Amino acid sequence: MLDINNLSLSFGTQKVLQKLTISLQQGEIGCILGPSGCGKTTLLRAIAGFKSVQAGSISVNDIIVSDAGYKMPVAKRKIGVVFQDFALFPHMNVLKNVAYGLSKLSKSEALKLAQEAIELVGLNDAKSKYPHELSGGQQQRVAIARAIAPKPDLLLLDEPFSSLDPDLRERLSSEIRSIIKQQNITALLITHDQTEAFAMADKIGVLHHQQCQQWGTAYDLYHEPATEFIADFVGEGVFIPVQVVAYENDSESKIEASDDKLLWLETQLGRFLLPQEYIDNAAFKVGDIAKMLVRPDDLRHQDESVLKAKVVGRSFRGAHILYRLSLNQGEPLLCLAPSHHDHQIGESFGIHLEVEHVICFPY
Ligand SMILES: Nc1ncnc2c1ncn2[C@@H]1O[C@H](COP(=O)(O)OP(=O)(O)OP(=O)(O)O)[C@@H](O)[C@H]1O
Repeated sequence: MLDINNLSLSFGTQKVLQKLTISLQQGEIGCILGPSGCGKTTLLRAIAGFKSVQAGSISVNDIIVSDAGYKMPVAKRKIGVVFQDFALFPHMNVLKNVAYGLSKLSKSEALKLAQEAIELVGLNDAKSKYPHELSGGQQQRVAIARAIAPKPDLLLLDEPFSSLDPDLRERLSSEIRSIIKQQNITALLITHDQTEAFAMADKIGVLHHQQCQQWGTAYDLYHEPATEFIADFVGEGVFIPVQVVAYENDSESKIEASDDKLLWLETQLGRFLLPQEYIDNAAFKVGDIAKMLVRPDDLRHQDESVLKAKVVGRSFRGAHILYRLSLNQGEPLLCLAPSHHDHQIGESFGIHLEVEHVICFPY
């Protein structure tokens, strides 16, 4: 439905994005995530038609809307945009704000579509109110109703919840996701808030160093990050050094991979025997030292473990406590433990690394 192919965007000699390729099926919600200045807004503006393209193409429903030699006018694109700052007209009530983009239709048709969109976002009782009479969340609902009222082919949302408080942001984002899904709208959202990306998106792309470093599900990004930057940027975790100490072909191994090469990985948390295929993203040879990603949920609290680590920091999160642990003076580790395992700073407890698959990067 949305196909972006080998897209490059720049301002004069400053390259912002290069060879970006992502796509969305009808009804999918995509999210572009990345640090400040990585080119999220520029990408959104190029899709909406406000920015020309230096190479590659953008297609919507198999029709090229932008390439290096062509830019379809914004008004012809059938793309709805929701901006960060709501951009509502202060002198118009909710109904008029929502109907504003429908002026090409007959008055009765415009009214019908505006009413439908207002109902969809749950503002039926507020349609005669003016923006200053609405809360931040309500104003953002108006902005969304206005963008979806013309039934666009594609909806673009530019950090739509960033000015709302965290509680409201979470509620509204999951509600807006339901509306988008229920209407089978294809949408692309940009944010620098990964919780929002995880809650909203079917597919997430992470921009860094002018590239989309990975385009996949939240699960892929968290558990199978393609680059060290994504491993670090998405979710929490630490890198610990590992050394590949031997290859073995051990058919007695509990790991059912007797045809595959096995690797011994030596770490500060013990020695692990793993089939090479479990090391998702790198090829290592004996003697190599690598960085292994350890997520807080990979490290289990285990009383009987002989491996004890000392609590150097803790953050209570309700159901869980996130511990910062020190082990043998090495780099601090993170461990997410159920909060009934309540340890204070300075105490020690047993830990065990659950190794299912391993993400390693070269040093
Ligand atoms: N109109 C412009 N003219 C020149 N350079 C620009 C223009 N707009 C953006 N840039 C530059 O392009 C780069 C990408 O900016 P962009 O606003 O797309 O980043 P972003 O990821 O949306 O950042 P943020 O999260 O801070 O909003 C930045 O280096 C910015 O300075």
